[in-house]
Amino acid sequence: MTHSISPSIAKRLIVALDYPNVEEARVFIEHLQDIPCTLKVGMQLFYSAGPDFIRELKSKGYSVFLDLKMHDIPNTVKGGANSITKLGVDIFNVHASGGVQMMKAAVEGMESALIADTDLERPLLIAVTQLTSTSQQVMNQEIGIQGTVEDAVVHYARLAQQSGLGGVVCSPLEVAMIQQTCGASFATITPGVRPAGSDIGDQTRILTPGQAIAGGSDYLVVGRPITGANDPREATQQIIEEMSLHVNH
Ligand SMILES: O=C(O)c1cc(=O)[nH]c(=O)n1[C@@H]1O[C@H](COP(=O)(O)O)[C@@H](O)[C@H]1O
Repeated sequence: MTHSISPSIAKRLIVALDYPNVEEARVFIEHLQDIPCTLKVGMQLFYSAGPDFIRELKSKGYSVFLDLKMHDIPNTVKGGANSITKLGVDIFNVHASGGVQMMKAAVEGMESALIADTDLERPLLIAVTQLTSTSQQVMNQEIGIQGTVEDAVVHYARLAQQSGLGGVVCSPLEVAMIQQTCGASFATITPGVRPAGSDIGDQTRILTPGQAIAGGSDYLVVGRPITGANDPREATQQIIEEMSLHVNH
């Protein structure tokens, strides 16, 4: 099948490189040649591959989301954000449940790296709200947070905005409520995306790529539906095509 790819839409697809080592990640990236999507390196790959692999992806021209979901005392997160910013990543994250002081410390760490090296581009610093694998029942009965998931997510989004962050990670189901509360320029990055008929796995709060982009998600994060596909390139192209058909902005 032939596909025409819009670079601006492709960039809004973040492919999760959830691989155990650099070798497997490199083999996978070969499938994506000339597709200008964003790549996400999470803890599995980063703890094995380290910062050099981030530099390698940047030297190949990719936009990179370093997903280490920092959650620690403010001083430690400040240092972590400083080191991550120096790597030149485009997006990185902390957990909103760390609170305002912690998130402000992340901003400070990022800012001081940007002041020290004016060649660095300002990354988009975002906060994870409620993980997209968490159901209403688990949040209420196991984690012990009362109320609806939507209310908890919007509360975290408010805290992130108040702390000076640029957006949040949430389910595409919560994007409209976040935009109403925080405004359309506050970025929403949404995992919990499943093409119709694909395996849900451990995700619980999901929508299809078309529904997610139509609902206003700024970026869609997709891992296993692409990395586990028989033809990862075709799976990537199909998702970008579905996004192109439903995009509003
Ligand atoms: O921060 C994230 O990227 C993230 C937050 C969240 O709430 N849910 C979530 O699934 N993710 C990440 O998004 C990716 C989703 O992968 P798949 O479920 O395989 O599509 C994984 O790499 C997760 O670590």
